[in-house]
Parts: sequence; structure tokens; C-alpha cells
Amino acid sequence: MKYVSTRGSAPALGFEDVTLAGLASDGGLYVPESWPAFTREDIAAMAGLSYVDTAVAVMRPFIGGALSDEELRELCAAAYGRFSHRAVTPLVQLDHRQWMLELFHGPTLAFKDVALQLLGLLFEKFLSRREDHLTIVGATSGDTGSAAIDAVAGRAKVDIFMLHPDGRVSDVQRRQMTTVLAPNVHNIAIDGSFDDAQALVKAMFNDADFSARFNLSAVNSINWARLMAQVVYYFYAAVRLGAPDRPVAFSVPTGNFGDVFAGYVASKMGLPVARLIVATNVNDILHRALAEGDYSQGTVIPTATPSMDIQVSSNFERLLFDVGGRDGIALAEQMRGFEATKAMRLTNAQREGASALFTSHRVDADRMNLALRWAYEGAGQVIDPHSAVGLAAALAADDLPADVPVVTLATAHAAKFRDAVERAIGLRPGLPSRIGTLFDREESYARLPASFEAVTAYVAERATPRG
Ligand SMILES: Cc1ncc(COP(=O)(O)O)c(C=O)c1O
Ligand SMILES: N[C@@H](CCOP(=O)(O)O)C(=O)O
Repeated sequence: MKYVSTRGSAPALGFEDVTLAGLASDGGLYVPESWPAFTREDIAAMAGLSYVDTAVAVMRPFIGGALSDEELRELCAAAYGRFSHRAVTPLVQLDHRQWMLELFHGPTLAFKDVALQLLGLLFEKFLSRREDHLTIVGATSGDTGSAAIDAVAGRAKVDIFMLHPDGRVSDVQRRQMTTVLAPNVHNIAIDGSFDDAQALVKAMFNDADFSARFNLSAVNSINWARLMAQVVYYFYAAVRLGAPDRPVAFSVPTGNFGDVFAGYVASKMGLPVARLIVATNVNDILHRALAEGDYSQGTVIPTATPSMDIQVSSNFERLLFDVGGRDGIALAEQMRGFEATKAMRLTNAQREGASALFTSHRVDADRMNLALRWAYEGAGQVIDPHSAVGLAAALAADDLPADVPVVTLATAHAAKFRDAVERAIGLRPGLPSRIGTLFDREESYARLPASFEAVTAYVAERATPRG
């Protein structure tokens, strides 16, 4: 399996190199040069498989010769052995058609653990084969940072620099990052939004000298391996609900478009996905893009769902590439226009291609609170605000055929956002015992302006240069 860049001029790479590279050298994102396809029989054979066996079956075609079957199984067993639920990502039924797929049973209580526990192990495996050191630079609105830090803290040959928007993550999220005092972990609070942090990370990659000197790599969903690992739970859930004989719809609380793009990949591989519902909060660039073709960046509005307070959705580029005819040179031009003007119109092909599978909903604070209460009072489930945004959109999808189950991705544990949950339902979720000492631990992080010079100087002083 080879991977090509969405901007058409970076070299095609194999899985190992794509995992270590993160962003493509032309500023694009890597995607498989074609989608592997499963038959109905292949999917039917996944019934009854454990999560680890499903992961091996789904990811195998993407990995090629980079790992043997045995190595892949060992890494999956180690990654998912750290989850606190035996099903890894259990399904919970809310009513006759609404389901939740709980993705928060990993070490840091958010769906990011599903991919990042594996990615940490992939980095270690691939680096053990070469004389190389990686400098990971990442941007987080709270969850990627804690999951990535947990996955790589203390690992040899890796330093991680994680940028978060100062004051715009929950106290639990911040402490999950800043109380990890391993020498290879560097937290930076940026005076700006998540979009500013993400732009700084991309600028570091796009500085060819800096990127080569420190051998930069990515843990954000710009890294293909992140998305590949997230494809697995779409198969795992749909097969449990009757696939391949029964189509399933998914509602996905969306920010950077990584999680929902993994659902698109599952559909491309043959999973019968009836619909992918993109649920946004009031930072609704994706809703405007899908509903009206208007991808224009607004100012980020802080909400009770801070992990989705995003206006530039990096993985949307992967969708535009695939549904727009895979013309990397044309897309590079379109993206350069967006970067210069902060606005772009989708082409007709992009709009039509996306509308075949995606719909979108913008969920404001009132509807999010109503969904939180609906889950608690109607189904006895205490859910987090991001999952509630997804659920609100799922409940609104009343035009789907009656026999199609709707699965909302529950992306975080309610305790990560306990202030917002308490405001909505009057109950304060407790922190699970495995992270119970979080508020007694010492914190360490730097505060920097959202300036390329300030951040690169900070990284350069602490990172290990190549050679
Ligand atoms: C809890 C939570 N829900 C939803 C999202 C949005 O996911 P994505 O960025 O993959 O669209 C995030 C952040 O990525 C998150 O942390
Ligand atoms: N919500 C995310 C934002 C970064 O998204 P990613 O999936 O591209 O890493 C976060 O929690 O940091």
C-alpha cells in the first residue's frame, strides 16, 4: 500500500514512512492511493471477533509489509490491553433506535486513546529499526494532547511539544497534560485559539529546514495512522448491529473532521454506512461547508465543548481530495486560496460527492443541554457535552428509514467536562479512580505568544537535532 499527498507533489510513501512523517512535504495530507475493499463475506466474518482481532482485520490492508501479522497483533493487544472495558469500545442502547458507542475507556478518557495508544507503539517499533530521533509537535484543544502525552511519555528517541490554547481547555484536560513531568514532555500554553496552535504546528512542518533538522512528526489526525486506527470501531459497532445485512448511521461530534473521516473510510471499504451526521457546535464551518458549500473561517467562539472549538478542520482536505476527483494540483491551488483569504467555495463535484453520505447539524448550547438531560432522564446515561452535541444531531435525523440504527460516537468521559455536565443535569460526575490523584499533582508548562519565532525558539532549545 502506497500513500499519496492531497496536494499532489510530495513523494508517495509506504506505511512506515507515512507514520513517521505526519504531514506531507508539500503541505498536504497523506491518503491511501486507493481504498482497500472488503466483501460482504469479509465483513460477515467479523461477527463475534474481539476488538483486537477486528483491529487486525481492518488495519491489515493499510500496513502492507511494515509489520508482520504477529507484530500487528502484539501491538494491538498491548494498546487495547490498557482499556478499562473488556469490549474496548462498548455499545450502549439508549432507546429503540439510538445507540452510543463509548470510546472513552482508555487511559485519558477520550476517543483519542484508541488511535494514540497504538501510534505510540508504532513510533517505538519503527524507531527501533533506525538510528533516528523524532520531535513530535502537536496542537490540542485538550484531548489529543493528553492522549498523545500518555502514549509517548518516557519513551526513548521521542520528544513531544504540545501546544494548547491557554485557558480554553477544561481543568481536567490541562492537568492530564501538564502533570506529566517526564523529561521528553513539553507543554506550551499559547495565547490564542486552537486554530492558532494548529497553524503554528503546520508552519513548523512547512519550514523545510526546521522540519528536517528536528525530524518533526505528528500525533494530530493529520497523521494517517491516527485515522486508520479509528476506522476499526465503525466496523466493530456496525457488525454488532447487523452489518453487512443492515446499514447503520453514525452521528459524530466533529471538530477537525478526523473521527468522521474515519467513518467515510469505513464506508469506502464496503461497510454499509447509511449516513454520517457531522455534528458541530456553534463553531460551524463544517456545517456551513456541507450545507451551503461555504468553507469560510469565522472567529472561534468558546463553548462548553472546547475540544470542538475549531474553525479550520484539517481533515476536511482529505474529503475534498477524494470526492473532488483526487486532483492534488487543483486542490493545492484551492487550499492556497483558503490560506490566503480564510474563505473558499466548494466545487460542485465536492458538494455532490460529500452529500452522498454526509449531512450536518449545528447544535447550540440549549440543544446540547437538552440532549444531556434526555440521555440522563430517559436512558440513565451521564454523557459528556461533546457526545451530547452528537446525540442532539442524531435525535434530529428523523428522515432516516425506521430500521436504521443511529450510533452516536461518545467521544469523552463526562468527568472530563464535569462543570458543564453539572450545569445541565445537576449531577457532578466523579473522576474514575485511575486518574483520581490528578488534582494533587504538580503542573509544569510554558506560556508563549502565538508567534512562530517564539515557539520555534522554544522547541529548538530543547529538542534533539538530527545527526
Ligand atoms: C471529546 C471530543 N469530541 C469530539 C472531537 C472532534 O473530533 P474530530 O476533531 O476528529 O472531528 C474532539 C477533538 O478532536 C474531542 O476531543
Ligand atoms: N479536539 C482535538 C483537536 C485536535 O484534533 P486532532 O484529532 O487532529 O488531533 C483535541 O482534543 O486536541
